Amino acid sequence: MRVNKMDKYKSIIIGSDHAAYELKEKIKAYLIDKGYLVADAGTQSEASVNYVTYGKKVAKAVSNGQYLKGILLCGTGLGMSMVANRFANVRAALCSDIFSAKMSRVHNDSNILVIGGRIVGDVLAFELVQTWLDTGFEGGRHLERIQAIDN
Ligand SMILES: O=C(CO)[C@H](O)[C@H](O)[C@H](O)COP(=O)(O)O
Repeated sequence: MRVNKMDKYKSIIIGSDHAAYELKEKIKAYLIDKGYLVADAGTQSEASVNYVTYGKKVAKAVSNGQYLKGILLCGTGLGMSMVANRFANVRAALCSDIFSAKMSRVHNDSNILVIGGRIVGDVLAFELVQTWLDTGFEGGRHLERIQAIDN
């Protein structure tokens, strides 16, 4: 799962548990179609697994700077959010509406988007992903605030 510098900005790591495996596969295909290099941290089937395993893999890769952005999915998105936000430098945002997805980038510089596969339908999921990827961080007063999270 190593990426060179040039590819880094168009690379993303994605992971899910069994509850959102199908949606993960659809989002992966969507991203590849848009020209992204997608690293799949698993899971690879609908067989029951522990979301913590996959949440940790993605969060670790974002935390250590190997990937700038990640996407995590589970049934509700709650478990994945709890896991990911334990990692330094990770700002994981659980979103099920477009405004939150947008503001999680503008004000929070979120670097992991979390989606609940048992909550959000395919079309909304694609829109959440696209909005999140297309939106930049505003910086300014928000920079000091996000820095205070890790300090
Ligand atoms: O957030 C979660 C865990 O806290 C997720 O929704 C999981 O996908 C969910 O708990 C899995 O449930 P299952 O009954 O084992 O399929």
